Amino acid sequence: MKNTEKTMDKIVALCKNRGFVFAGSEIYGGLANTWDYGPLGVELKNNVKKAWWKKFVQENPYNVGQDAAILMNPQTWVASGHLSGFSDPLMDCRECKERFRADKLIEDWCGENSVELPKPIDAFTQQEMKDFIEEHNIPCPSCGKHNFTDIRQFNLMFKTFQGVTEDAKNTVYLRPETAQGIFTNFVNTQRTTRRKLPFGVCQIGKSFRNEITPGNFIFRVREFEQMELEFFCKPGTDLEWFQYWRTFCHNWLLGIGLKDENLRLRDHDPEELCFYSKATTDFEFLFPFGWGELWGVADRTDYDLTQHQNVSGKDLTYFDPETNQRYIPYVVEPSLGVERSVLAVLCDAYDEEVVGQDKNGKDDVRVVLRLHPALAPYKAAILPLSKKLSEPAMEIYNELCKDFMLDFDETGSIGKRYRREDEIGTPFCITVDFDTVGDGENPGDQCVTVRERDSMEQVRVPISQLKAYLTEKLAY
Ligand SMILES: Nc1ncnc2c1ncn2[C@@H]1O[C@H](COP(=O)(O)OP(=O)(O)OP(=O)(O)O)[C@@H](O)[C@H]1O
Repeated sequence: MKNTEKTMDKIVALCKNRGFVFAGSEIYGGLANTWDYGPLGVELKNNVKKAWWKKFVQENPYNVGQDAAILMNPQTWVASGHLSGFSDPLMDCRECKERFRADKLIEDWCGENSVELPKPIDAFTQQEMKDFIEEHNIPCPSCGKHNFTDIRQFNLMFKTFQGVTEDAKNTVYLRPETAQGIFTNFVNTQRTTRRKLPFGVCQIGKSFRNEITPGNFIFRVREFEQMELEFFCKPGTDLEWFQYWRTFCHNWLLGIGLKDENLRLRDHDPEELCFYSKATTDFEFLFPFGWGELWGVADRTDYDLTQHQNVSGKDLTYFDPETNQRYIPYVVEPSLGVERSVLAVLCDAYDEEVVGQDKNGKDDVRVVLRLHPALAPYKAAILPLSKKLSEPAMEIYNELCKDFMLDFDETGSIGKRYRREDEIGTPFCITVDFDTVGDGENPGDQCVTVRERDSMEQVRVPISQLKAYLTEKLAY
């Protein structure tokens, strides 16, 4: 019997070996927890972003898109509160010099020792965290000693300089979230689209956080992408819209194939809520290393726009033609990480299936990524049964690649090639054989064998109908 348990090691190995994710700057020994996306990874990542954009922008009657600059006027971060408050509680072990996030240290220790926290960790003050660590005698996870420094706040924003002089006046920050570029453009977007409330603005882009303890593969990284929606609505209607987006986001995750049993919607307790938020739900996914936040959905009230109005001195109110009043809209924000979505999708889709026994009686296990077809890097693989059939197979490839991302593989036995495609989640294998093309006088049946990844069922499809066949099967 082989061990068919789903582990992070197996998923990381598959990602590395098949060209989904490589360690960043590997030839120089890497750079702590940076990752590069290879030929398959970039397709998967783009497909996740496309699926989000399609449902949140293209098909959504309320929302529009935008793409703001990463570097923003530093006043942005004064207004948003990031300069003064975007920090993590940092603590060093005096013995081994390892650095930790106090909140994560407590959470991990409680998880390992089945200790229930009296309240969510985000509701702890700095002093309460220190007391908790002392009362429970929590040891350093690296060296096991009990000699921590005091907790201090560490700002997570990356700093750099704009222009030639490196002084405070020229300090700029790599944005730690994409949202602020939506708030600062609120008036521009509303004016140019002539939208009435409610409406939303979506953005996908890079964000940077100088995380103290990045880790768990691509789960927590310092450079990542976010898919954010800021949904502007009339004050008083915000909680209804919060529920609407909470359900919408849940359905989107189910729609890209995540299993509901691997999802948990965790509503924040009143004491855990940020002071400006009326409601927040963390969508958590059951990764092989445990539950982790995937998506944060929050009712942010009028906090952000009010802050920007105060700091910039510009009028950011909305004129409501129905009531003839001006007011600052309320905001509901669903904020989702691209890398975490990719990781969730990979973990959810990874499967090992015993499909028989080999001649020694050992289990024959096929690894299959049961990706939603819309997310799969390759939609189909064109496989000539023999190298003699490469030319007609290539003709099919050249025609279909205008509409679909395809693989072409002519090496190895057909069984091995099927397995290779299963392992990278290709939903369809299209085999060109001698019956397809015939020989001499015999024109062949001009059909190919289409094998479906999950069921492994095979059907014969005329070449002329392949495009329509795939279009129907891949619809999203
Ligand atoms: N360091 C990171 N690496 C990858 N994705 C991230 C990171 N930080 C945040 N995200 C993604 O952006 C989303 C919204 O960011 P938000 O500020 O709500 O995260 P957060 O609550 O700070 O996350 P965490 O508690 O895990 O640090 C998260 O749900 C996550 O998907």
